[in-house]
Amino acid sequence: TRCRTPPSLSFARASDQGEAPYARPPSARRARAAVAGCEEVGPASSAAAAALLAGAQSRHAIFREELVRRAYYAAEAAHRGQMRASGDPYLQHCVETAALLAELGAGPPVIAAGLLHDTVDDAGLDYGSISEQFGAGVADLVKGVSNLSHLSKLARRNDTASRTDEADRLRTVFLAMEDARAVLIKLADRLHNMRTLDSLPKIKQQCFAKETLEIFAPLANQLGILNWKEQLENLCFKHLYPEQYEELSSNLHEFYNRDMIAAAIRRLEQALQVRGLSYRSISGRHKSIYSIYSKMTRKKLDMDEIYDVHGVRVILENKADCFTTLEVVHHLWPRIPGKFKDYVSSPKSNGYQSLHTVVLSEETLPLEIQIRTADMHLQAEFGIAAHWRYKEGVRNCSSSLPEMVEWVRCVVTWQCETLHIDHPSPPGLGSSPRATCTFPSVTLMAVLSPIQNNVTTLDQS
Ligand SMILES: Nc1nc2c(ncn2[C@@H]2O[C@H](COP(=O)(O)OP(=O)(O)OP(=O)(O)O)[C@@H](O)[C@H]2O)c(=O)[nH]1
Ligand SMILES: Nc1ncnc2c1ncn2[C@@H]1O[C@H](COP(=O)(O)OP(=O)(O)OP(=O)(O)O)[C@@H](O)[C@H]1O
Repeated sequence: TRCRTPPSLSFARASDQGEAPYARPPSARRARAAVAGCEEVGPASSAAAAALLAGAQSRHAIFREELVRRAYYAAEAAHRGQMRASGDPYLQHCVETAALLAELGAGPPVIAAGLLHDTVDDAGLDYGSISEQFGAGVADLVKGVSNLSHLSKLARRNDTASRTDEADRLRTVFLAMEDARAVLIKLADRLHNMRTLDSLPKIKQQCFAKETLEIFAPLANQLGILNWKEQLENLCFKHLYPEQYEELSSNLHEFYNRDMIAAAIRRLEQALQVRGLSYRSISGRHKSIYSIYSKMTRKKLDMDEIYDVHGVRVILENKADCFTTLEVVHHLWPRIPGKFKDYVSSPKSNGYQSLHTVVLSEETLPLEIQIRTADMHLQAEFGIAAHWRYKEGVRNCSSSLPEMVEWVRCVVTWQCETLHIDHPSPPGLGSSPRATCTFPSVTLMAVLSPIQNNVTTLDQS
């Protein structure tokens, strides 16, 4: 399954140099040498290059793959002599970008493209030579990342359109890319650049943080990579509002309890077993510092008025089980008055359904518990009530359900490809191998199996 291709994405060369500055561009001769003799490393840098690769290999076995090693040495030759603003070798950025992709479980072509992602824009390699050496698949990915960099650079220069419209437009174009794995590489590149933003001048820090908050964090959210979305947002928050960040971080100590979620989940699991209730899943999360800050600002609340710093979600088979689970929850912990919401009997206007309650945990901290069926969860993640729409207050909600389903399929397909797992076909549309997905996206993990059971129903509606 391929996503739609936008009409105007064929730039010959692109550059996003502001994001990842380097000291000295390499000569064309060195660039050609990079692909011609990938493993030939000059004596001065060979030890350092081998050490950097060995470090990556000890963190992620995929760096031992032949394609990845070759890509590493090609990137090493192409970026030799280039330094980051921090004084680190440029190659380190390429390795860290690839390592982020490895953490997601990406395969060798994506890791190789991650290593080579800046060689076209910043080191003079061309599509043809990368394709010759690493195959068209890797070259297409590198070109895709380059196109995305070019697009965001154009958007940065465009002062005429409103920033919000521009960000919306850009995200749409990004998501319409032929291969969404290029978007993934661009996100990894941005995440590492955001992690190392301290070395840039203040004005640039703010500029990139703003752009990241407007474009890249929502993009990670839309792709269901919650962990990256939160990291990006927290880093942006730190750079854009340093005082508020410091103040909130120090206040949070009082409200944060790292072990609380796991303990609550264990307790709830036991109680549900005793009651003989089977559930699909129980998950939990600590609200991120940026999400807390946004909620406080949006709703004009103090820190102690945020009741969902710690949250647990139970997904069950049917409505009746949801109400029984609510009883179990209220038996286990004292409820906080006025915090129960029954969006099951009275769904929100966008169709969102769930039972919400806030209880007082053993640690005497508020704990929000959401209870819903798998159908309700699918709607809450991918339907009109989708969490990313809810969070971003998406203005244009005209997307029809079949379009959403197509989009979900597309995302699931490329994520599964990335992970080398079978694509979970919906019932009635071919065989349906059950995928065991280790992708760290909460969304994808929770949604993969409901998709198998629900896509046909959604298609028909
Ligand atoms: N996906 C999705 N989630 C929602 C939606 N509305 C609420 N939620 C979830 O439910 C949580 C609580 O929402 P509400 O019970 O409406 O409470 P609230 O008005 O946000 O205020 P608090 O009780 O202070 O959290 C949110 O933090 C979301 O996680 C929705 O439309 N879509
Ligand atoms: N009680 C909960 N249990 C488990 N996961 C939750 C819970 N509440 C929200 N989540 C999930 O946590 C992720 C981060 O959500 P986040 O804290 O930013 O916003 P939110 O709590 O859903 O909304 P808001 O900030 O408006 O209250 C989302 O994937 C969301 O679905």
